[in-house]
Amino acid sequence: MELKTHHLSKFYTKEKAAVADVNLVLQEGIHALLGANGSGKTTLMRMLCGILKPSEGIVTFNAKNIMENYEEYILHLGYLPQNAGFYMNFTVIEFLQYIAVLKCLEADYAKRKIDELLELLHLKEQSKKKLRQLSGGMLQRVGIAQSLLNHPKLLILDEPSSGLDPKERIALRQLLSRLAKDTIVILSTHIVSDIENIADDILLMKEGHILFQKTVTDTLQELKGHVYELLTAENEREIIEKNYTVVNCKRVSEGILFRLLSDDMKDKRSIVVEPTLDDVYLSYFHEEAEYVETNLL
Ligand SMILES: Nc1ncnc2c1ncn2[C@@H]1O[C@H](COP(=O)(O)OP(=O)(O)OP(=O)(O)O)[C@@H](O)[C@H]1O
Repeated sequence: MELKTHHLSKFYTKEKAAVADVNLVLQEGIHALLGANGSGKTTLMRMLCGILKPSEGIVTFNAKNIMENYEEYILHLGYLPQNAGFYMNFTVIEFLQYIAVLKCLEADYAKRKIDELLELLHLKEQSKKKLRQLSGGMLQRVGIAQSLLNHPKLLILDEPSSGLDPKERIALRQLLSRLAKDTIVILSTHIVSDIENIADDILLMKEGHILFQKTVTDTLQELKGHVYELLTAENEREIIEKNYTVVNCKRVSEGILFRLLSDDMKDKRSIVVEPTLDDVYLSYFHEEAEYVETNLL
């Protein structure tokens, strides 16, 4: 299976492309679309689903233009939108039955699949509750369940871990890893830990452009030798913040322990440390992000 974009662009306004000339080739596996707010992830995903018309370019699935074969394409597609519009008066089970009808699923299959998904997404106890009675994390799991109803070959999830607690995030990662053997999974996030251990490749998106498509190992390799820890006195804080990109900063009894990015580290007190995806993210989005100071005192 192969999903491809060919010079895909979207202009909401004439001045700036929300998605700019994106050329991707995606096969089975987990593809993590990583980018700051507003970088174009949702716009790209909506075009991949065929629900937003590109300004330029096309999307093909197994070499067929998705818009020319849309009825066939959606049979293979599962989609979790970012702000799923739910019918809040439906119970969980009614909602899933309703989506199964919209997806034209055969009744016996739908019944079995709904049971399986309620179990898989830990929603059995909530199955007779109305959607408006559910927490944000439970609703998100209902959204994930509906995206899986038709056993999609292509699964597009916009911020799937949003609202999930740590245990459910882990369960979701395990579920996606299992599915990815024979499914093209594309998920968007700005939470690095959600993808660090499961993504086959990372698509880094900034201001509408895909800056790279690489494995996690290759992505980390790029920053090797550029990430440092540096223990300083409290009064050096300003100069450090001026000279380096600060990933993290921790108050310890001896002073302040900084984690820093630098292409030109001259401070002899620094030690090189192994890069993480958080470092990579910060190296591309340090203008957008604010580091968190942790206080151990
Ligand atoms: N319907 C729209 N009309 C005009 N501009 C839009 C529209 N939807 C998105 N945009 C703009 O397009 C750009 C990309 O937005 P998009 O929602 O695709 O980004 P994103 O990476 O998904 O962001 P987030 O992480 O906040 O969901 C932003 O500048 C946004 O303001």
